[in-house]
Amino acid sequence: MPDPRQAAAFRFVRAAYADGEAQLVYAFDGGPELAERIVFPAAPEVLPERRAGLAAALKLLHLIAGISYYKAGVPRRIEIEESPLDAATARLLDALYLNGLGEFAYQNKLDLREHIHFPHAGSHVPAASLGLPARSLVPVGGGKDSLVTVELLRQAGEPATAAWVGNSPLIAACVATTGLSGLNIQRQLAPQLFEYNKAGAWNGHIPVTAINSAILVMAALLYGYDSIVFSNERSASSATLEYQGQAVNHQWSKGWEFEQSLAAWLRSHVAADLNYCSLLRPLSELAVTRLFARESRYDGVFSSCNRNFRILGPRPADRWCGQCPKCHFVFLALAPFLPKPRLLAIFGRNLLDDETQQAGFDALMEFNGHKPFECVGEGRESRAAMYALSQRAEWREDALVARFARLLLPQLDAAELALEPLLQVEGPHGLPPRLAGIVDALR
Ligand SMILES: CC(=O)N[C@H]1[C@@H](OP(=O)(O)OP(=O)(O)OC[C@H]2O[C@@H](n3ccc(=O)[nH]c3=O)[C@H](O)[C@@H]2O)O[C@H](CO)[C@@H](O)[C@@H]1O[C@H](C)C(=O)N[C@@H](C)C(=O)N[C@@H](CCC(=O)O)C(=O)O
Ligand SMILES: Nc1ncnc2c1ncn2[C@@H]1O[C@H](COP(=O)(O)OP(=O)(O)OP(=O)(O)O)[C@@H](O)[C@H]1O
Repeated sequence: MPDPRQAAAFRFVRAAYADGEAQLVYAFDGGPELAERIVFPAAPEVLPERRAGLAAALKLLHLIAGISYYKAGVPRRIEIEESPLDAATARLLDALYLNGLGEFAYQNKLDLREHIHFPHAGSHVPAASLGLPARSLVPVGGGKDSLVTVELLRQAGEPATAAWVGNSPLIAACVATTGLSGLNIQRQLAPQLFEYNKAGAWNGHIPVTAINSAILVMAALLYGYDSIVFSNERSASSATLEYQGQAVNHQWSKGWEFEQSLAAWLRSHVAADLNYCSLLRPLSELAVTRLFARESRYDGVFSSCNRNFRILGPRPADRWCGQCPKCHFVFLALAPFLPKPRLLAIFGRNLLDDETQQAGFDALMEFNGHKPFECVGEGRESRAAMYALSQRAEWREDALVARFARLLLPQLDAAELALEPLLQVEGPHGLPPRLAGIVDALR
């Protein structure tokens, strides 16, 4: 098998859609074709007025999903073999590949600035409104955030379908618990990617939310939805660290910059009446956990622990591995808002009374370093949550809370530890008018 790290070019070979299946084909130089498949269940016949929009959505999906394969070799040349890109599309892709692979570049000590340049030559005709039905597709990831969105949409009477990509039984159980109709889209990566990985290709984090977004855009056009409503919070826009003068954000494709640029691109290239937005954008992680605490029906099914969502390799026997930054953060962020017995029942243990977890909680609070490369809140949110617990009788004697009060709190500015300011609903969002009222009511 040729080594992708020796390749001169990464090629976007072709993409096709027929009978509910999209096929996305790539190659390094003249090497084997790498074909990814996405299956949309019981997809209806494409309406004639949506054909052009669907073709643009398929092209976008091909370009975005290519990042999984491109990263294996990161060659300096990118070739688009079907119709050329216009300048706006190339800009969107340059930004996504450079920022979405920021953590990957940092971990592998690579500088991709000279590598990532999507060629462009064409122009495009602005997309028309397609008369898409006023209803929402809600991506569900198995964690707390999308379940908060589901409940807010339900209370507002918004017609919605819960959609998920992949075959996680945990997500399927969450969707079943929502009581909404569900749409499960299957995704099969090209098997050669795993062979490349085994043989030592470059590997690391990719902006998977961008891929899920592009898949859901296809779904919105196929099944007829005018809104794709993600659950990405304000905290997701904060960088993890700086590298080569650039902000590196593990959650870049969950951030506001990407949301805005993709939303604008979709209105101009796919459908003028398609909304791509996030209901939780004006909320911090702590504001989200406070809302999650209001509803207990998901306690026995949800998990934010990403180890559950591996395609290959072991998944935890419990829904919460109890060892990773997501488990640490969600435990800490829920603790101020949940009765302690309910939180301990969800996790099956008390992570804050376990001294072996000390380094994990210190990292969240950014003691001696940056926050972990994971989907966790800002350092100040973790510090404020820990401070709140240190003031409560039921928590303050637990080992890590007591240690915080004894050793770390004296080094902090008490004025920056209040929970209340972090719970404010504020900042920009891209919601259409019928959904904006939902977050306005939370202000
Ligand atoms: C579940 C997980 O965290 N996977 C990351 C992990 O992958 P690992 O090798 O342990 O196992 P698999 O998930 O089975 O993946 C096998 C290989 O497949 C490749 N791959 C997979 C999915 C995909 O969409 N593209 C791919 O290229 C990759 O080479 C895998 O090694 O470690 C990998 C290397 O660091 C990560 O790339 C895997 O991350 C998944 C793509 C993933 O779904 N991660 C999400 C849980 C995640 O990171 N979400 C972020 C969202 C950030 C964003 O901007 O979108 C978050 O929650 O913050
Ligand atoms: N497999 C998936 N299919 C569809 N959408 C997904 C999938 N995984 C994640 N998402 C969506 O991507 C966004 C980011 O995922 P993220 O993991 O932050 O959210 P979550 O799973 O709802 O909550 P948590 O932060 O507790 O894990 C959310 O809107 C989530 O619903």
